[in-house]
Amino acid sequence: MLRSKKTSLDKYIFLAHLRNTNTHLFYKLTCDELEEIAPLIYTPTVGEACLNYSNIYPFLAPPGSSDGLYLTLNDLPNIEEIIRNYRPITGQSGGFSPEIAVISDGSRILGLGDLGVNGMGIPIGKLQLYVAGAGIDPRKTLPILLDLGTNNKKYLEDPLYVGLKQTRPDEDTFYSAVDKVLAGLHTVYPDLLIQFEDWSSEHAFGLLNKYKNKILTFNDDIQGTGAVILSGLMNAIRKVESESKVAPKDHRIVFYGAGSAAVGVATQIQEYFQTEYNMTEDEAKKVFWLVDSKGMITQDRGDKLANHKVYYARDDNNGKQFKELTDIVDYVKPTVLIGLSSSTGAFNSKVLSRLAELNKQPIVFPLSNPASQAECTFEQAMESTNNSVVFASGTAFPPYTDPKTGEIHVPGQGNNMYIFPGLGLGAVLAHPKLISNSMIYSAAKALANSLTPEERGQGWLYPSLKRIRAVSADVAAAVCETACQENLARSQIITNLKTHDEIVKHVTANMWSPTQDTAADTRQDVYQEANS
Ligand SMILES: NC(=O)C1=CN([C@@H]2O[C@H](COP(=O)(O)OP(=O)(O)OC[C@H]3O[C@@H](n4cnc5c(N)ncnc54)[C@H](OP(=O)(O)O)[C@@H]3O)[C@@H](O)[C@H]2O)C=CC1
Ligand SMILES: CC(=O)C(=O)O
Ligand SMILES: [Mg+2]
Repeated sequence: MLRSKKTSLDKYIFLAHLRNTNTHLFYKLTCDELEEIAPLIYTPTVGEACLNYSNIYPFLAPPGSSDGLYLTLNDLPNIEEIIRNYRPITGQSGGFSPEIAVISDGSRILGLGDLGVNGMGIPIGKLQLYVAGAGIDPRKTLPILLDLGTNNKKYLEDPLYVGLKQTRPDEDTFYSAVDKVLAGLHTVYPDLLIQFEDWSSEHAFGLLNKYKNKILTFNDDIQGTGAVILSGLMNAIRKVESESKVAPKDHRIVFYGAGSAAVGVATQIQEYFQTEYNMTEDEAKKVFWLVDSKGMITQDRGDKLANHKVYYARDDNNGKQFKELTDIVDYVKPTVLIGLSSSTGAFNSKVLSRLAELNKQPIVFPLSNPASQAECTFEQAMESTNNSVVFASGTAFPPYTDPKTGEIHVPGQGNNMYIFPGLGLGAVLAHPKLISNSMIYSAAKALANSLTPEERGQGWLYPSLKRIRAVSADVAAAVCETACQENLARSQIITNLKTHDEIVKHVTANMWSPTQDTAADTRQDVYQEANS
């Protein structure tokens, strides 16, 4: 049935309907065929679904119900009651006790900008990957869209737009609204892990700094992306060290894009250089050159830099300022080029071929999502570098067949979907007070070390998606072990486990599976109730 649907969006709608009517079958299919289904429930198709969310909304969930919790500014006076009353379609007849919530305000959905309430596809998509990738029980997931309005003119004028038709509020109203929502969530569900997803950068950093040491939370775009890209880069650095003799300390990394994702990734990589290669903070910081829409970020550029850009602003540019990427490449001579700019095609053939002149094996990660926003495709990267590129992208690109030799090259996918499911499962099981930087760092290392000898032999930077549950078990175990070492774990069961193998076994045994959960598909009665 799925394969008979002609367009990706039709497939997305079909899968949403299946999930809401026969959850076990949906997850059996998703777990068995994740490589085919991930691009439908997640990037790139989820981007298209979000752009059209208000139009397809009636076809996703049964009439009279919704597949996530929508909260608006108007709900704040009754927030606890509204949270308490919410029942998911994919819920059960009894109580609802979610373990993980993914919350967005729709202000920066993938690289597509402010989509307002239409961004709900993202929390829903992420939580499906928690289930498929790490075995979180689907009945314990809570997608939330905090509707604070939108500054997207198109949606404000669209009669079918399902969100609040007002522009976004001022900073005080914003932070106070988030405060009230988080307080409401914790009053009703005290142990809930809250993942922030796809918030505009300034707010993403503002909220992370405000809550990271107070509640069980993380920001996936800053920390999840930081961990997953560090992991791929560790393997890329090992590869070019052994094949091209580039010493790790000699890397120079240009970030094209300087938002939440880029700064999150730079922060993680910096920790790696300081921890593993004994570089000082100042030496490690100097590995990076960040570029935003105005050019290379320097202290003397003359504009007021956003807070999150200040730390990496260069002070060694001798007054020189650069706007064009080709000029920046000539000036920095980078060994690594990372794209987190949502700027389609920015890594053009001139940039890529120059990188190949400078490096035997240039490392190029065009990470923007969905594929329509990527800085280059795998094919372009291979052709412009004479196949020498070490590559990973945010959305999966198809394999490249060399026209001369017929050899097939498989690209890496550097997407936070390799990290957040395992990180979340580890946090649910170890039940720490908060998610620490060390937990994120150990998750990245666990992912980098999770490749099999065969995967490494093929030159891959990330493991096969087919093994995602085993990989998530490694990531979750690393998070649990770090939580114990830091005395943050509050689960007696986890703290009593002695060895790594015992922890991996425990983590694996606690993964929900659509075939082992033999209870009848309890969604049917809820579905019928909603229909009536
Ligand atoms: N692969 C993965 O797992 C992940 C991928 N992403 C993707 O990364 C992208 C960025 O996300 P995020 O950092 O949160 O978004 P932001 O909007 O915060 O950041 C985008 C950055 O790109 C810069 N930029 C925009 N246009 C250009 C241009 N023409 N030249 C140079 N820089 C430019 C912006 O500059 P300025 O600051 O001047 O506006 C800004 O610094 C998105 O596409 C997102 O989908 C995000 C998370 C995970
Ligand atoms: C993958 C992801 O989280 C993003 O593109 O925002
Ligand atoms: Mg995101």
